[in-house]
Amino acid sequence: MPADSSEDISADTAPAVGSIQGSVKPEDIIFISKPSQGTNKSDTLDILSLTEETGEQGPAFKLSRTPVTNVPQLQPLLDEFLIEDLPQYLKSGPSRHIHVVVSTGSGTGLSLKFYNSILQPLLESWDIRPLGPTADLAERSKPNTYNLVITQDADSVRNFARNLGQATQNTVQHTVVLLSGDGGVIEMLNGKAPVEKSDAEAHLPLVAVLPLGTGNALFYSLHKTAKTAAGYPEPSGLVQSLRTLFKGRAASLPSFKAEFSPGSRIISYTSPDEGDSSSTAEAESHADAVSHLYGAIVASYGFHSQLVWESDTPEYRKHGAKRFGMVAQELLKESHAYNAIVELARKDGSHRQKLDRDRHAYILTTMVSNLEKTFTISPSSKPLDGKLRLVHFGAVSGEKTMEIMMQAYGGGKHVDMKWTTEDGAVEKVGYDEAEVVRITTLEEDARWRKVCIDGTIVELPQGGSMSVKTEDKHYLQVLVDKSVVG
Ligand SMILES: Nc1ncnc2c1ncn2[C@@H]1O[C@H](COP(=O)(O)OP(=O)(O)OP(=O)(O)O)[C@@H](O)[C@H]1O
Repeated sequence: MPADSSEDISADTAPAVGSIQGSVKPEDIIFISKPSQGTNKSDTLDILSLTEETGEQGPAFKLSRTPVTNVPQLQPLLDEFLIEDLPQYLKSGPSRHIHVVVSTGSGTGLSLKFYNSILQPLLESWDIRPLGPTADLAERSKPNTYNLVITQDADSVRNFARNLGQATQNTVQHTVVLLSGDGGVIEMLNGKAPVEKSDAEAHLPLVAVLPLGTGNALFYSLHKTAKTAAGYPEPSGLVQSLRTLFKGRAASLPSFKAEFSPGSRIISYTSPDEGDSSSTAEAESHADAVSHLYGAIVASYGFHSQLVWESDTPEYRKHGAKRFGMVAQELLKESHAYNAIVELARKDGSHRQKLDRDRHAYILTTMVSNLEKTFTISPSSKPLDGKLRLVHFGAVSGEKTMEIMMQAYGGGKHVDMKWTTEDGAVEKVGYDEAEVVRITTLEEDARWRKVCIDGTIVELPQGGSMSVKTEDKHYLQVLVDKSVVG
């Protein structure tokens, strides 16, 4: 039963009698709960809802608590949204610690605002409060608490993930509420993956994603088939994520391993020092040797990886999601034909196949259906199916690449596209399932040797390769809507 509503929650004072029509839209409802402590009106319930508006100062979030009288007409809403008690995975104690990680660098920087105005008061309505930064393990084991992590730099999430199992020697289960885009999940996956000890599925960290990044591919793909039993209108991603947080199901997250040939390096841009006297100082790129990475979304080469890399400069990032369109226009003018060998196989080596061309525009392996909410790159991928699929096409004009991409925005129709070239050959978008995909670059210029693994860019050496394989083991659990796991 939730405690007294926080002052941050705007509350309607008079209970709506009989009907909530006009006061709360079903698509905005997060949950319905029993009355606040101190209220003994057994026929009253609280509806907690989220509305999002875009004002002059950017997006604004509003959390509302609407008291309603419990009458029979309310039953369909109660069937869907009533929560009698907090789920076990949100109850801290000696055997479970709860963490809330606010990734301040994600998306357009709204995570902290969302935490302060929505998540913190929602948790407080259940009497759950954040611990101070100096809290020790004993305090994390107390009921009604959570460890709050606000990221300070690009290594914060990965360091948090590394420390997670070590401090408690896997005697404690962890629930991690991540206010971030895909990057936060992947940093958890790679921070966790090398630790082999905790291979019991039930002891894997459980991650709940609140989609506050740019693309949020994993969240939207995992919730693509989520639906309410009563057929209410589709909620926003953030409302859906809060419903999942309070009434979700844990599922093992399928992943893949991308292995790179020696000489491969992770590269990233960093801003020049703030104090740099030269106003024209360029962003620098930094490189670290890498042998492998785990991913759960995408491993690509060609137009996709180039777009992610060339739009990730500090200068372009200022433009938010528009940066992709800006860089895409430039890249499509060049229409580079990537010189590479692409091979597919099963893990036992059977069904080996080599793509019948050495010039490519687009090579993308994926485990998810969507790279953004409305960009369906792999329409056959189902949430949690663990299948690796390859979308690919050969060297085409910039206009043709654009046409193919627009069909992906049209629900994933690009995978049925066929066309005839000027010399009469029939070309198509290839769409194949495979357990192993190996890409060997034949490019000389380093600009064209960048691959992308869930947003991280790796530069392959000349003649270098990336081998992507489905991973049998699981490293994380993820919270999904109850309708996704049946
Ligand atoms: N305070 C910070 N300073 C620097 N980097 C940060 C900070 N907080 C988070 N980051 C980094 O910013 C990146 C944000 O990536 P994330 O994927 O969450 O958002 P996004 O790229 O906008 O969304 P998506 O990947 O869904 O398109 C992560 O790599 C994270 O480690």
